[in-house]
Amino acid sequence: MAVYTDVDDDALAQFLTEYNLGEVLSMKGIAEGVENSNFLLETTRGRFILTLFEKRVAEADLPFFIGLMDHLALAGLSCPTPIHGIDGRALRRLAGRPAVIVSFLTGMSPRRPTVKQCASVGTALAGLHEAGRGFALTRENALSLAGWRRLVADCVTRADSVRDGLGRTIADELAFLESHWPADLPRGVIHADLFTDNVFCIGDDVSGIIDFYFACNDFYAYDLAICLNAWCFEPDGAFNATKAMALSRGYTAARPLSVAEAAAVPVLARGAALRFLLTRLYDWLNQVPGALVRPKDPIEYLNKLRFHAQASGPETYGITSA
Ligand SMILES: Nc1ncnc2c1ncn2[C@@H]1O[C@H](COP(=O)(O)OP(=O)(O)OP(=O)(O)O)[C@@H](O)[C@H]1O
Ligand SMILES: N[C@@H](CCO)C(=O)O
Repeated sequence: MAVYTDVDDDALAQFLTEYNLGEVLSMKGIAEGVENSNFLLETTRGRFILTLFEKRVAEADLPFFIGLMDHLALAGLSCPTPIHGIDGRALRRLAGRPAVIVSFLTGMSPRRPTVKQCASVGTALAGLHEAGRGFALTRENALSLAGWRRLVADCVTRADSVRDGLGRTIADELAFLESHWPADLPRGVIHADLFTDNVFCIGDDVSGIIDFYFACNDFYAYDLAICLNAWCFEPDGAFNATKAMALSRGYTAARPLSVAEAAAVPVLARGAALRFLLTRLYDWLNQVPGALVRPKDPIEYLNKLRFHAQASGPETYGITSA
Protein backbone atom coordinates (compact mmCIF):
# COMPACT_ATOMS: atom_id res chain seq x y z
CA MET A 1 0.00 0.00 0.00
CA ALA A 2 1.39 3.39 -0.92
CA VAL A 3 1.29 5.04 2.45
CA TYR A 4 4.83 5.63 3.63
CA THR A 5 3.96 8.38 6.12
CA ASP A 6 1.15 8.18 8.68
CA VAL A 7 -0.88 11.25 9.57
CA ASP A 8 -2.49 11.42 13.01
CA ASP A 9 -5.90 13.01 13.59
CA ASP A 10 -4.59 15.99 15.57
CA ALA A 11 -2.00 16.86 12.91
CA LEU A 12 -4.66 16.61 10.20
CA ALA A 13 -7.14 18.78 12.13
CA GLN A 14 -4.43 21.40 12.69
CA PHE A 15 -3.42 21.24 8.99
CA LEU A 16 -7.00 21.76 7.83
CA THR A 17 -7.39 24.95 9.86
CA GLU A 18 -5.24 26.49 7.07
CA TYR A 19 -8.02 25.78 4.50
CA ASN A 20 -11.68 26.52 3.95
CA LEU A 21 -12.62 22.87 3.64
CA GLY A 22 -15.05 22.45 6.56
CA GLU A 23 -14.90 19.55 9.02
CA VAL A 24 -13.20 16.19 8.40
CA LEU A 25 -15.60 13.29 7.96
CA SER A 26 -13.02 10.62 7.13
CA MET A 27 -9.55 10.02 5.80
CA LYS A 28 -8.37 6.74 4.27
CA GLY A 29 -5.01 5.65 2.89
CA ILE A 30 -5.11 4.78 -0.82
CA ALA A 31 -3.56 1.46 -1.80
CA GLU A 32 -2.70 2.33 -5.42
CA GLY A 33 0.44 4.16 -6.46
CA VAL A 34 4.06 3.58 -5.58
CA GLU A 35 5.63 7.02 -5.35
CA ASN A 36 3.85 9.13 -2.74
CA SER A 37 1.52 8.71 0.25
CA ASN A 38 -2.06 9.38 -0.85
CA PHE A 39 -5.23 9.72 1.23
CA LEU A 40 -8.87 10.09 0.29
CA LEU A 41 -10.14 12.96 2.42
CA GLU A 42 -13.85 13.56 2.96
CA THR A 43 -14.92 16.81 4.54
CA THR A 44 -18.23 18.62 4.88
CA ARG A 45 -17.21 20.44 1.64
CA GLY A 46 -16.63 17.32 -0.47
CA ARG A 47 -13.99 14.77 -1.48
CA PHE A 48 -10.32 15.57 -1.94
CA ILE A 49 -6.98 13.83 -2.33
CA LEU A 50 -4.25 14.59 0.18
CA THR A 51 -0.74 13.78 -1.08
CA LEU A 52 2.43 13.69 1.01
CA PHE A 53 5.47 13.77 -1.24
CA GLU A 54 8.02 11.02 -0.68
CA LYS A 55 11.46 9.88 -1.84
CA ARG A 56 11.81 10.64 -5.56
CA VAL A 57 10.06 14.00 -5.53
CA ALA A 58 12.50 16.87 -4.99
CA GLU A 59 10.95 19.73 -3.00
CA ALA A 60 12.43 22.24 -5.43
CA ASP A 61 10.22 20.72 -8.18
CA LEU A 62 6.94 21.05 -6.30
CA PRO A 63 6.11 24.62 -7.44
CA PHE A 64 6.45 23.34 -11.04
CA PHE A 65 4.05 20.40 -10.48
CA ILE A 66 1.48 22.41 -8.55
CA GLY A 67 1.68 25.43 -10.86
CA LEU A 68 1.31 23.08 -13.83
CA MET A 69 -1.91 21.53 -12.48
CA ASP A 70 -3.29 25.05 -11.91
CA HIS A 71 -2.29 26.00 -15.48
CA LEU A 72 -3.71 22.87 -17.14
CA ALA A 73 -6.97 23.02 -15.21
CA LEU A 74 -7.36 26.67 -16.23
CA ALA A 75 -6.70 25.68 -19.85
CA GLY A 76 -9.61 23.23 -19.61
CA LEU A 77 -7.81 19.92 -19.07
CA SER A 78 -9.60 17.55 -16.72
CA CYS A 79 -6.89 17.15 -14.05
CA PRO A 80 -6.67 17.62 -10.28
CA THR A 81 -6.90 21.25 -9.22
CA PRO A 82 -4.68 22.19 -6.27
CA ILE A 83 -6.67 23.55 -3.34
CA HIS A 84 -5.22 26.80 -2.11
CA GLY A 85 -5.28 27.57 1.61
CA ILE A 86 -6.67 30.69 3.27
CA ASP A 87 -3.27 32.33 2.78
CA GLY A 88 -3.32 31.52 -0.97
CA ARG A 89 -0.66 28.79 -0.76
CA ALA A 90 -1.36 25.29 -2.11
CA LEU A 91 1.85 23.71 -0.88
CA ARG A 92 2.56 23.27 2.84
CA ARG A 93 3.92 20.60 5.21
CA LEU A 94 2.25 17.79 7.12
CA ALA A 95 3.85 15.01 9.20
CA GLY A 96 7.28 16.25 8.18
CA ARG A 97 6.58 15.94 4.45
CA PRO A 98 5.61 18.49 1.79
CA ALA A 99 1.85 18.13 1.27
CA VAL A 100 -0.88 19.25 -1.09
CA ILE A 101 -4.65 18.79 -1.30
CA VAL A 102 -6.14 18.46 -4.78
CA SER A 103 -9.66 18.07 -6.16
CA PHE A 104 -11.08 14.54 -6.52
CA LEU A 105 -11.75 13.28 -10.06
CA THR A 106 -14.36 10.67 -10.96
CA GLY A 107 -13.82 7.76 -13.35
CA MET A 108 -12.05 4.41 -13.32
CA SER A 109 -8.57 3.53 -14.48
CA PRO A 110 -8.87 0.89 -17.21
CA ARG A 111 -7.32 -2.42 -16.12
CA ARG A 112 -7.10 -3.65 -19.67
CA PRO A 113 -7.71 -0.75 -22.04
CA THR A 114 -9.95 -1.16 -25.06
CA VAL A 115 -9.01 0.02 -28.55
CA LYS A 116 -11.40 2.98 -28.14
CA GLN A 117 -9.84 3.93 -24.81
CA CYS A 118 -6.41 3.85 -26.51
CA ALA A 119 -7.72 6.23 -29.17
CA SER A 120 -9.14 8.48 -26.46
CA VAL A 121 -5.90 8.57 -24.47
CA GLY A 122 -4.01 9.53 -27.65
CA THR A 123 -6.37 12.48 -28.12
CA ALA A 124 -6.14 13.39 -24.43
CA LEU A 125 -2.33 13.34 -24.59
CA ALA A 126 -2.33 15.75 -27.53
CA GLY A 127 -4.78 17.93 -25.55
CA LEU A 128 -2.39 17.90 -22.59
CA HIS A 129 0.48 19.00 -24.84
CA GLU A 130 -1.61 21.86 -26.22
CA ALA A 131 -2.88 22.88 -22.77
CA GLY A 132 0.70 23.03 -21.44
CA ARG A 133 1.71 25.74 -23.90
CA GLY A 134 2.41 29.05 -22.22
CA PHE A 135 3.18 27.55 -18.79
CA ALA A 136 5.83 29.86 -17.36
CA LEU A 137 7.95 27.39 -15.35
CA THR A 138 10.23 24.75 -16.81
CA ARG A 139 11.69 21.50 -15.48
CA GLU A 140 14.26 19.43 -17.31
CA ASN A 141 13.53 15.71 -17.52
CA ALA A 142 15.60 14.17 -14.71
CA LEU A 143 14.84 10.73 -16.18
CA SER A 144 16.28 11.22 -19.65
CA LEU A 145 19.74 10.16 -20.89
CA ALA A 146 21.82 11.63 -18.01
CA GLY A 147 19.40 10.20 -15.44
CA TRP A 148 19.51 6.77 -17.11
CA ARG A 149 23.30 6.85 -17.02
CA ARG A 150 23.17 7.42 -13.24
CA LEU A 151 20.62 4.63 -12.77
CA VAL A 152 22.69 2.23 -14.88
CA ALA A 153 25.74 3.02 -12.73
CA ASP A 154 23.67 2.32 -9.57
CA CYS A 155 22.14 -0.94 -10.82
CA VAL A 156 24.42 -2.53 -13.36
CA THR A 157 26.56 -4.64 -11.03
CA ARG A 158 23.50 -6.19 -9.33
CA ALA A 159 21.27 -6.46 -12.40
CA ASP A 160 22.23 -10.06 -13.11
CA SER A 161 20.71 -11.09 -9.76
CA VAL A 162 17.33 -10.33 -11.39
CA ARG A 163 18.01 -11.86 -14.82
CA ASP A 164 21.24 -13.38 -16.22
CA GLY A 165 22.86 -11.01 -18.68
CA LEU A 166 20.66 -8.04 -17.76
CA GLY A 167 23.64 -5.83 -16.78
CA ARG A 168 25.24 -6.30 -20.23
CA THR A 169 21.92 -5.69 -22.02
CA ILE A 170 21.22 -2.39 -20.27
CA ALA A 171 24.79 -1.14 -20.69
CA ASP A 172 24.62 -1.91 -24.45
CA GLU A 173 21.20 -0.33 -24.73
CA LEU A 174 22.32 2.86 -23.00
CA ALA A 175 25.28 3.08 -25.40
CA PHE A 176 22.94 2.64 -28.37
CA LEU A 177 20.51 5.29 -27.14
CA GLU A 178 23.30 7.75 -26.37
CA SER A 179 24.40 7.62 -29.98
CA HIS A 180 20.90 7.55 -31.56
CA TRP A 181 18.82 9.88 -29.34
CA PRO A 182 17.33 12.76 -31.36
CA ALA A 183 19.13 16.06 -30.90
CA ASP A 184 16.07 18.20 -31.38
CA LEU A 185 12.34 17.66 -31.82
CA PRO A 186 9.29 19.79 -30.96
CA ARG A 187 9.18 20.00 -27.17
CA GLY A 188 7.14 21.40 -24.33
CA VAL A 189 5.44 20.19 -21.17
CA ILE A 190 4.99 16.39 -21.12
CA HIS A 191 3.31 14.15 -18.53
CA ALA A 192 6.08 11.52 -18.71
CA ASP A 193 4.17 8.81 -16.77
CA LEU A 194 0.82 8.44 -18.55
CA PHE A 195 0.16 4.82 -17.61
CA THR A 196 -3.35 3.41 -17.35
CA ASP A 197 -3.37 3.98 -13.56
CA ASN A 198 -2.91 7.71 -14.16
CA VAL A 199 -5.89 7.97 -16.49
CA PHE A 200 -9.55 7.83 -15.54
CA CYS A 201 -12.14 6.75 -18.08
CA ILE A 202 -15.89 6.81 -18.16
CA GLY A 203 -16.89 4.21 -20.74
CA ASP A 204 -14.64 4.57 -23.78
CA ASP A 205 -13.65 8.15 -23.04
CA VAL A 206 -10.87 9.61 -20.94
CA SER A 207 -12.48 11.62 -18.14
CA GLY A 208 -9.36 12.80 -16.31
CA ILE A 209 -5.58 12.64 -16.01
CA ILE A 210 -3.74 12.52 -12.67
CA ASP A 211 -0.24 12.25 -11.21
CA PHE A 212 1.82 15.05 -12.74
CA TYR A 213 4.82 14.35 -10.49
CA PHE A 214 7.12 13.29 -13.34
CA ALA A 215 5.97 16.11 -15.66
CA CYS A 216 8.80 18.02 -17.29
CA ASN A 217 9.89 19.68 -20.53
CA ASP A 218 10.92 17.18 -23.16
CA PHE A 219 10.02 15.98 -26.67
CA TYR A 220 6.25 15.65 -27.19
CA ALA A 221 6.84 12.49 -29.22
CA TYR A 222 8.66 10.92 -26.24
CA ASP A 223 5.41 11.21 -24.24
CA LEU A 224 3.62 9.43 -27.08
CA ALA A 225 6.31 6.70 -26.94
CA ILE A 226 5.72 6.28 -23.17
CA CYS A 227 1.99 5.81 -23.83
CA LEU A 228 2.62 3.27 -26.60
CA ASN A 229 4.65 1.25 -24.08
CA ALA A 230 2.11 1.54 -21.30
CA TRP A 231 -1.14 1.04 -23.27
CA CYS A 232 -0.40 -1.20 -26.25
CA PHE A 233 1.02 -4.42 -24.82
CA GLU A 234 -1.23 -7.23 -23.59
CA PRO A 235 -0.74 -8.96 -20.21
CA ASP A 236 1.00 -11.88 -21.99
CA GLY A 237 3.57 -9.41 -23.40
CA ALA A 238 2.22 -9.34 -26.97
CA PHE A 239 2.26 -5.98 -28.75
CA ASN A 240 -1.24 -4.97 -29.91
CA ALA A 241 -0.80 -3.16 -33.24
CA THR A 242 -4.50 -2.26 -33.39
CA LYS A 243 -4.28 -0.43 -30.06
CA ALA A 244 -1.06 1.31 -31.14
CA MET A 245 -2.66 2.49 -34.37
CA ALA A 246 -5.71 3.76 -32.47
CA LEU A 247 -3.55 5.58 -29.92
CA SER A 248 -1.26 7.10 -32.56
CA ARG A 249 -4.18 8.18 -34.75
CA GLY A 250 -6.01 9.65 -31.74
CA TYR A 251 -2.89 11.69 -31.05
CA THR A 252 -1.99 12.74 -34.59
CA ALA A 253 -5.57 13.73 -35.46
CA ALA A 254 -5.25 16.39 -32.75
CA ARG A 255 -1.53 17.14 -33.10
CA PRO A 256 0.11 15.92 -36.33
CA LEU A 257 3.71 14.70 -36.04
CA SER A 258 6.48 16.20 -38.16
CA VAL A 259 8.52 13.86 -40.39
CA ALA A 260 11.39 13.95 -37.87
CA GLU A 261 9.08 13.16 -34.94
CA ALA A 262 7.47 10.24 -36.74
CA ALA A 263 10.86 8.81 -37.74
CA ALA A 264 12.11 9.07 -34.15
CA VAL A 265 9.24 7.11 -32.56
CA PRO A 266 10.97 3.68 -32.59
CA VAL A 267 14.08 5.00 -30.82
CA LEU A 268 11.93 7.06 -28.43
CA ALA A 269 9.93 3.91 -27.62
CA ARG A 270 13.21 2.11 -26.89
CA GLY A 271 14.29 4.95 -24.60
CA ALA A 272 10.94 4.93 -22.81
CA ALA A 273 11.23 1.17 -22.26
CA LEU A 274 14.75 1.56 -20.85
CA ARG A 275 13.57 4.38 -18.54
CA PHE A 276 10.90 2.20 -16.91
CA LEU A 277 13.13 -0.87 -16.90
CA LEU A 278 15.74 1.12 -14.97
CA THR A 279 13.46 2.76 -12.40
CA ARG A 280 11.71 -0.56 -11.78
CA LEU A 281 15.05 -2.34 -11.48
CA TYR A 282 16.33 0.30 -9.07
CA ASP A 283 13.20 -0.10 -6.90
CA TRP A 284 13.47 -3.90 -7.09
CA LEU A 285 17.06 -3.79 -5.86
CA ASN A 286 16.42 -1.09 -3.20
CA GLN A 287 13.15 -2.06 -1.54
CA VAL A 288 12.06 0.17 1.35
CA PRO A 289 11.58 -2.00 4.47
CA GLY A 290 8.03 -1.78 5.86
CA ALA A 291 6.67 0.40 3.03
CA LEU A 292 4.15 -2.29 2.03
CA VAL A 293 4.66 -1.48 -1.64
CA ARG A 294 5.12 -4.29 -4.09
CA PRO A 295 7.77 -3.23 -6.63
CA LYS A 296 6.74 -3.43 -10.28
CA ASP A 297 8.25 -6.07 -12.56
CA PRO A 298 11.34 -4.74 -14.40
CA ILE A 299 11.38 -7.70 -16.80
CA GLU A 300 8.10 -6.55 -18.38
CA TYR A 301 10.07 -3.58 -19.71
CA LEU A 302 13.04 -5.69 -20.79
CA ASN A 303 10.60 -7.56 -23.05
CA LYS A 304 9.15 -4.30 -24.41
CA LEU A 305 12.67 -3.02 -25.06
CA ARG A 306 13.42 -6.14 -27.10
CA PHE A 307 10.25 -5.59 -29.11
CA HIS A 308 11.15 -1.99 -29.98
CA ALA A 309 14.72 -2.95 -30.89
CA GLN A 310 13.24 -5.20 -33.62
CA ALA A 311 10.61 -2.69 -34.84
CA SER A 312 10.86 -2.07 -38.57
CA GLY A 313 9.93 1.63 -38.34
CA PRO A 314 7.23 4.11 -37.27
CA GLU A 315 4.61 2.13 -39.22
CA THR A 316 4.92 -0.61 -36.55
CA TYR A 317 3.13 1.87 -34.28
CA GLY A 318 0.60 2.99 -36.90
CA ILE A 319 2.47 6.26 -37.27
CA THR A 320 2.55 8.44 -40.33
CA SER A 321 3.85 12.00 -40.41
CA ALA A 322 1.98 15.13 -41.57
N1 LIG B 1 -7.32 13.66 -8.02
C1 LIG B 1 -7.66 12.40 -7.80
N2 LIG B 1 -8.94 12.01 -7.84
C2 LIG B 1 -9.30 10.73 -7.60
N3 LIG B 1 -8.43 9.76 -7.23
C3 LIG B 1 -7.13 10.09 -7.16
C4 LIG B 1 -6.67 11.40 -7.45
N4 LIG B 1 -5.33 11.43 -7.28
C5 LIG B 1 -4.96 10.18 -6.92
N5 LIG B 1 -6.05 9.36 -6.84
C6 LIG B 1 -6.05 7.95 -6.45
O1 LIG B 1 -4.84 7.68 -5.77
C7 LIG B 1 -4.08 6.67 -6.47
C8 LIG B 1 -2.60 7.00 -6.40
O2 LIG B 1 -2.36 8.27 -6.98
P1 LIG B 1 -1.05 8.58 -7.84
O3 LIG B 1 -1.05 7.75 -9.08
O4 LIG B 1 -0.96 10.06 -7.98
O5 LIG B 1 0.05 8.05 -6.82
P2 LIG B 1 1.57 7.84 -6.94
O6 LIG B 1 2.03 7.27 -5.65
O7 LIG B 1 2.21 9.11 -7.41
O8 LIG B 1 1.59 6.70 -8.02
P3 LIG B 1 2.38 6.26 -9.32
O9 LIG B 1 3.42 7.29 -9.60
O10 LIG B 1 2.84 4.93 -8.97
O11 LIG B 1 1.32 6.19 -10.41
C9 LIG B 1 -4.66 6.68 -7.88
O12 LIG B 1 -4.52 5.44 -8.50
C10 LIG B 1 -6.11 7.01 -7.62
O13 LIG B 1 -6.81 5.86 -7.23
N1 LIG C 1 4.40 4.12 -13.97
C1 LIG C 1 5.64 3.67 -13.38
C2 LIG C 1 5.66 3.83 -11.89
C3 LIG C 1 5.54 5.22 -11.42
O1 LIG C 1 6.38 6.06 -12.11
C4 LIG C 1 5.88 2.20 -13.72
O2 LIG C 1 4.92 1.51 -14.05
O3 LIG C 1 7.02 1.75 -13.62
